[in-house]
Amino acid sequence: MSGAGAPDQTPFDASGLRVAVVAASWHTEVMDGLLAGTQRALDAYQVEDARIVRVPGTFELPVVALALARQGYDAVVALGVVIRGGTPHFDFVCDAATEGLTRVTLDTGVPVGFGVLTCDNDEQALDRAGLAGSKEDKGWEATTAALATARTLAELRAGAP
Ligand SMILES: Nc1c(NC[C@H](O)[C@H](O)[C@H](O)CO)[nH]c(=O)[nH]c1=O
Ligand SMILES: CC(=O)[C@@H](O)COP(=O)(O)O
Repeated sequence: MSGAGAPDQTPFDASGLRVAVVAASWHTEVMDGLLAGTQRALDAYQVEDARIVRVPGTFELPVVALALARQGYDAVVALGVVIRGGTPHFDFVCDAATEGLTRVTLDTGVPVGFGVLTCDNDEQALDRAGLAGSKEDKGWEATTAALATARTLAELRAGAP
């Protein structure tokens, strides 16, 4: 299940991949939706032993994603929910997480599934997390993208054309 425009990734046997999930803890109901979508994807791709690590907030995602990538995981999925308030704080948290996770993936060569919701209100967040009857599922999207990229990188390292 994917959002508007997202590619439908066809599940493959990813049981040989070491996968870690780092998940923030703000907005628990929405986070539970993201984690459920992530678990649906892990199940579809036959990943049975994914490690799940929790952090306080989205700002803390990059530092733990970096540690996981350095520990040898083939793919890391980063999940967070940021909902705009009344100050520019939203922008700083979102920018820091985006830049930080980008640095992690480029510096380590480990795919990081970007499952960070950056929403103007609760309704958008619930929808993007696949809740309230939504067809969106950012947890599925982030996880499948990370797994597919990890497979592609493994094929390239093996000399695939
Ligand atoms: N407002 C949200 C935050 N803010 C907290 C930061 O992520 C961080 O934990 C804090 O600044 C301490 O370093 N985090 C979210 O994940 N979502 C929000 O809406
Ligand atoms: C995105 C946030 O950090 C948010 O909770 C901040 O709300 P506010 O800007 O009203 O302090």
